[in-house]
Amino acid sequence: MAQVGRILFLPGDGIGAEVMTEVRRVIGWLARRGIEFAVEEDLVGGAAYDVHGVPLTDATMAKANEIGTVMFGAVGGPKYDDLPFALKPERGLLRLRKEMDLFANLRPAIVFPALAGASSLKPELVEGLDVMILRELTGGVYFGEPRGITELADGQKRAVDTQVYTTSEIERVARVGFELARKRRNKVHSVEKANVMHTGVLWRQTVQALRDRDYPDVELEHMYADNCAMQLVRRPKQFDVIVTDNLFGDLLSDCAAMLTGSLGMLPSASLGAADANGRRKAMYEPVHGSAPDIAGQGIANPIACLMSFAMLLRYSFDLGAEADRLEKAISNVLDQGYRTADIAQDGCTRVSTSGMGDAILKELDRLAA
Ligand SMILES: NC(=O)C1=CN([C@@H]2O[C@H](COP(=O)(O)OP(=O)(O)OC[C@H]3O[C@@H](n4cnc5c(N)ncnc54)[C@H](O)[C@@H]3O)[C@@H](O)[C@H]2O)C=CC1
Ligand SMILES: CC(C)CC(=O)C(=O)O
Ligand SMILES: [Mg+2]
Repeated sequence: MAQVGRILFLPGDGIGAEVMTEVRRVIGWLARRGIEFAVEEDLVGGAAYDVHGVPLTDATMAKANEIGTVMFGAVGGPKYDDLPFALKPERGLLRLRKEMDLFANLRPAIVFPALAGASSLKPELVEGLDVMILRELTGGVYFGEPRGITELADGQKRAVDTQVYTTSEIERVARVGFELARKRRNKVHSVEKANVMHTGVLWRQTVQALRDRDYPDVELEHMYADNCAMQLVRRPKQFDVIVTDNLFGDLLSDCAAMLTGSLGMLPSASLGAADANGRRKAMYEPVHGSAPDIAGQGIANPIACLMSFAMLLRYSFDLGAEADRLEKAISNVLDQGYRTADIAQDGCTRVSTSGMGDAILKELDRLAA
């Protein structure tokens, strides 16, 4: 049997671990058909803190860099909320993104035909929606220095986070955006707040200059982030590719998730720069978090995680046909009426996390027959 490559599995906490179990089952299904991955598993987030006292050990970080392809669940939970910042589960995730230099975070928001009625917007506003949110992932206010909370002489506290961007950081993610747009509908919205933020001014100037120099064929529109949030719920189909910074991309992609019916539907790929052989480090993860409110109940929607795995097949291993088949299987089971609780509709067949996995595996069998 040909081994296609290696994947580091980091399931994490809460529903992260639950939805990753369904990815394991699809990997088993592929192996039975001759497409075998070598999967290594490790701890991240609260699960790593409980064992090692840190949310990501240096050894796990080194393994992620060495293997180069990570499948990630989710991290966090109330148990860890009062930890110092450096030990919070979320820091493990931020460290992976930063040290693997995964600057381009692709968050596609696609409405499956069967789910147009599950969106919180009117079906006609979201039917056929296909928006790519491209979030800068290794810069901006989640990483900028100085940061921290200090005591002032008068007894108050003062908190600082710093938004920093350089021309090259903006340019490299914008380039990914223009390249994506050329393969889609050829339109980029660049989103910032140049009206009130210096980073926004530099963002706008840099994206415009890159477009004029290297992508004159791509339509470019600049939009303020607050307006973009409003436009996403007013007329989402006006967008093709949205390129934006780390913070705005975090917010706007959760907003876009609801257009698709649920946060449990939104996948993501975080990509680094290609090396001389065209290989890039990458991490794939659902956009949602560890969902403590439903963790342990077996009811989480595994589709965001499975679609992230489809992105892994496509972007890291050039297995486009396998990715297409998995996405088709997901679309078909939604057409057949299978629904986890978050996307439940009248007359649907309510299923658990593993029940959705069962239906998708059965559909994969049918498509492969
Ligand atoms: N990438 C990551 O690991 C992320 C981690 N977090 C962490 O997760 C924890 C919880 O954060 P929240 O703000 O509650 O965000 P969340 O994304 O975990 O949950 C928000 C809401 O969406 C629902 N939801 C999310 N994914 C779902 C799924 N697959 N199926 C069904 N329902 C789903 C949850 O039940 C909850 O009501 C926090 O510790 C936070 O820091 C938050 C976002 C991303
Ligand atoms: C570090 C994460 C918890 C931030 C987040 O919400 C995300 O990446 O979507
Ligand atoms: Mg988020």
